[in-house]
Amino acid sequence: MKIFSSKQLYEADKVTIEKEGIPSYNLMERAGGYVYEWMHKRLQGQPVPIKVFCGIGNNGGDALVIARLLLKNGYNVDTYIVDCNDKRSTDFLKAYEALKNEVKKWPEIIKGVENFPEISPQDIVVDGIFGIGLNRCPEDWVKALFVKINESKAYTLSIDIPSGMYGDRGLDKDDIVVHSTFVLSFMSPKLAFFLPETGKYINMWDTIDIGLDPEYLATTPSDVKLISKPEIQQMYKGRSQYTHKGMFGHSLIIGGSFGKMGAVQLASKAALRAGSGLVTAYVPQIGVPILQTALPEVMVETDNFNGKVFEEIDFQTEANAIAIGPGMGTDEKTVAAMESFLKSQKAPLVIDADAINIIAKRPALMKQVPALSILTPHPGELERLVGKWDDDFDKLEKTAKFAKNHNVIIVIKGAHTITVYDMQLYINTTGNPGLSTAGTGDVLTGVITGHLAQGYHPMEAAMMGVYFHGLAADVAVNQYGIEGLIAGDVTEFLGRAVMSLFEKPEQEGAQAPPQQ
Ligand SMILES: NC(=O)C1=CN([C@@H]2O[C@H](COP(=O)(O)OP(=O)(O)OC[C@H]3O[C@@H](n4cnc5c(N)ncnc54)[C@H](O)[C@@H]3O)[C@@H](O)[C@H]2O)[C@@H](O)CC1
Ligand SMILES: [K+]
Repeated sequence: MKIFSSKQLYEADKVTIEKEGIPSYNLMERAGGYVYEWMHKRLQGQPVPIKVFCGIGNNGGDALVIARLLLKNGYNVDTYIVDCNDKRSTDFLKAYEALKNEVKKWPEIIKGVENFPEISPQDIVVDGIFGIGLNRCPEDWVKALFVKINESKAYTLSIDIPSGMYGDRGLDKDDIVVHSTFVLSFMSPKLAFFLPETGKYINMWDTIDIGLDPEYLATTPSDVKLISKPEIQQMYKGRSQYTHKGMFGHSLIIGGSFGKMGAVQLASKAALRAGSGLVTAYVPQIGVPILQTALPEVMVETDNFNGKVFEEIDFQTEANAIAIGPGMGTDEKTVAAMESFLKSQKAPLVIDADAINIIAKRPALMKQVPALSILTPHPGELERLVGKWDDDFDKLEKTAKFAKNHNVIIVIKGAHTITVYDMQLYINTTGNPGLSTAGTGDVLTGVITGHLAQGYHPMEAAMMGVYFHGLAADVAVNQYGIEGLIAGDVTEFLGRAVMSLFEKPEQEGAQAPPQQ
């Protein structure tokens, strides 16, 4: 699914109005009408108190349409105009007129803190104060209203985007955002929904199709895409009956040091469960009995030194995909071994953990990293690699430029893991907080490597690896719970995650939201 920028959404609006030859106000009626239907389907006429807060732009206009339709259909509604700006939009004024003409209960005007209504936890708040047109920090009294809404603990339905959040940029220090129970976003979710600093203000979201020009939407490229089941189904190759293990690649996992051999075990087993035909672990001598005991399916190679860490990386295995880093440590001898290893490599590698830290400390090493290698940093490792960032949007820009300059793929691990390549962002939709536990990064490295070994393009391997890793965790929490989940559980449910690609939705016609 494409994620459009605010600029593109305004353009889509314009194109639709021109092509259909309709007044722009029709789109507001459509948008408000669909939100009303969404609410009516769930509320079924219940007399629950609804407080609709409208700004003075088109987001406010949408909210006025919603308020009018709710009132006309007998709902218990109080409407408030948050009078934060003299420049009311033309369509807002039309929506205001329509409301005044059609219902008796007119909106109250809020000009400051003294006009705030009481909001109870039993109320439903419709948040239509600001949409994607917010372009500066709201005045203090408007922010005080946001705080009041947030402190009320009322169910809060935000229209298009939570008020106070910008569509295409991060928050400033003093910004305050409405905490949304649910966001109904027009046409496309916004990038801000998936970034840690802003996404935390959203509980759930869904999109509403307001019928913008299909041709514009289909032909306009977007730099940001959401990766969910349909995208993964398209990449998945499956297997024919006449296959043997040699057809599914050989993964080599290089890593481990004294006390951290588990990282290699986790990655190696995950590569097998991801479908790699063969897996070899390359570990320091001390790790050989550990690996051979723990994982009978995995072959083991080691260096010629009797050490607790690597002193050289030199192997016989003819691997189709190589991962380096899990549990490897950053001992000087290991650093030297990794430097000469990198020089000898031409095919894309999977680079994780300590291997990233080693590169971050010696930026010149990036020149030795083969094109299309996949780097999988967590936030701390990413910062060591690309430098400090001001906010999440700045982080994405810095990462995208770094990836472009070095022709590599970067997987930014987090609540919504984002795969970055060639200035494009691919946002994953699976996973849960249970993944915040030791070793899940090693499992991810294994899953990506397992896909790379099977012949998937590095971009596909990265996206499929991230998707299945998150999905396996989603299945696993049903058994172990969020806190109880450990990294090895994710590996055990990888097969189940792949199988779910072929499951039909439970209810005919029901569409699971891409993310909740
Ligand atoms: N194609 C679409 O996506 C459609 C979008 N519509 C709605 O239109 C919205 C965008 O409307 P607008 O562009 O009017 O923007 P907003 O409704 O977000 O309103 C912002 C208005 O307030 C002003 N403003 C910005 N920051 C301010 C601040 N801090 N304090 C006071 N005033 C401030 C802006 O100049 C603008 O006029 C969308 O979010 C959506 O709700 C719908 O009406 C119809 C179709
Ligand atoms: K809003």
